[in-house]
Amino acid sequence: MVSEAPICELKGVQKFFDRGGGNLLRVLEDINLDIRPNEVLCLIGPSGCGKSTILRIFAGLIEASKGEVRYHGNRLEGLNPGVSIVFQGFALYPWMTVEENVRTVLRAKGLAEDEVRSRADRAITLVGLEGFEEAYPRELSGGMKQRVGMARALSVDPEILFMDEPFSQVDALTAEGLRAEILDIWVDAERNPSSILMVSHDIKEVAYMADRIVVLSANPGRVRTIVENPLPRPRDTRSAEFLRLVDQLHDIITSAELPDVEITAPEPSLLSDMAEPLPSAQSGDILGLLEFLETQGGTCDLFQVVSHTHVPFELVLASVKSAEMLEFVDTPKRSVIFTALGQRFVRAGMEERKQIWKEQLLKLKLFRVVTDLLDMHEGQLSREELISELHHRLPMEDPERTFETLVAWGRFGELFAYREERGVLTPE
Ligand SMILES: Nc1ncnc2c1ncn2[C@@H]1O[C@H](COP(=O)(O)OP(=O)(O)OP(=O)(O)O)[C@@H](O)[C@H]1O
Repeated sequence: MVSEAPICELKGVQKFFDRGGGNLLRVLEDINLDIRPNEVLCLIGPSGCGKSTILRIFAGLIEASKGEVRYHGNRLEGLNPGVSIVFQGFALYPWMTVEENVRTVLRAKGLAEDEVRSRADRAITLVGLEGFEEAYPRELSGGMKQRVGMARALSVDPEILFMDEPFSQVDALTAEGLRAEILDIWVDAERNPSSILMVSHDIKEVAYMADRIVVLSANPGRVRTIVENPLPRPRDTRSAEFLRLVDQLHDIITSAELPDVEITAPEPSLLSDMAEPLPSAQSGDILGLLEFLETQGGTCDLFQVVSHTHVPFELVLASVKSAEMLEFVDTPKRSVIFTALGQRFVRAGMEERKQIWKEQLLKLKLFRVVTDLLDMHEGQLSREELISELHHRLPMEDPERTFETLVAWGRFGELFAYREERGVLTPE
């Protein structure tokens, strides 16, 4: 792509979120990243690695805790004037028609009413919503709602279009069409949007859309690598080159998330308070993975699971990590293989499964800590107490997310139960 000065830059950016009570969550560490003219830049990485936070810092919606954000070489103060955002959840005003939803954004920019009308009409035509000007959001499909979101973002003629998982709430076929249309608009545009920054969970989507793919790792979020996408446009998602790139991206993410090398344990004294992070997979996801593995004779390739089950890659990865933690599978390279225990577990009846699950949970420090705490607190632990404990034990993790996984795994193993209405955890 054209090598000109970047439009936006992050230099040595760090981000902490205040979790209250003096607890800081370190979300981003030393991020150096630029958005160049005429490119599509995509961010991909595990849930919680800070993709949306990077997008929001670039947009000026939130401030970096350390480091610098630049727009055309100048330090960014407040909102980024070159950016317009398409959000995942559409973010439309339900009481306004399509046309009014677009116009209202333009009015907020202080444009004269003639200009508001003509720009709104142009944007509505651009995204193929002609004839739906008077419709209300409730009358539209998910794909059409996202077209309104796109029209709103494009109507202000942004230099960079930001999209935060824009197609995750529309069906696969519609998403495919919208991706191609956005690229058509970007390619056709004489000037704007010059560039696109997109956050995605979907490896095929980034391989299709991006010129450069930023792979992030988590805890805290860091740029693991940036992959240049050499494939010419328009891209054929069934071509051998495309599938090779997808495979390469899968490999990069898998080697980061499921490393084959044994990680040397830190000194016990440093470890004394720490616990192991829990991957964000529900017991049902893990069971689904194990049952699929059983149909494959107890061994399969990680990507076979994704293509056969249509479960998103990230969730498959989290389920595999969880199953490995519970000693149900081994994961040499890209393979997933039953352990003897995993096989026994999947073939067992429900009662025995729960028993095995419980025994495995109690091998994990976090679950031992929680059961000990329950003993010490006479069988009752409030949500706040537990969240604060999780913060202490897993300072790099999102405690709310860990709380949810912990409760769900504990419930399945009948180890403890969470009484939502009272906000307390009790033994089962
Ligand atoms: N305003 C906030 N206050 C406190 N914590 C936050 C805030 N915004 C994000 N976080 C936390 O920062 C971390 C990174 O969040 P972010 O949404 O940027 O990640 P992500 O990679 O986009 O995740 P996902 O793929 O799940 O959307 C998460 O642990 C999240 O809970």
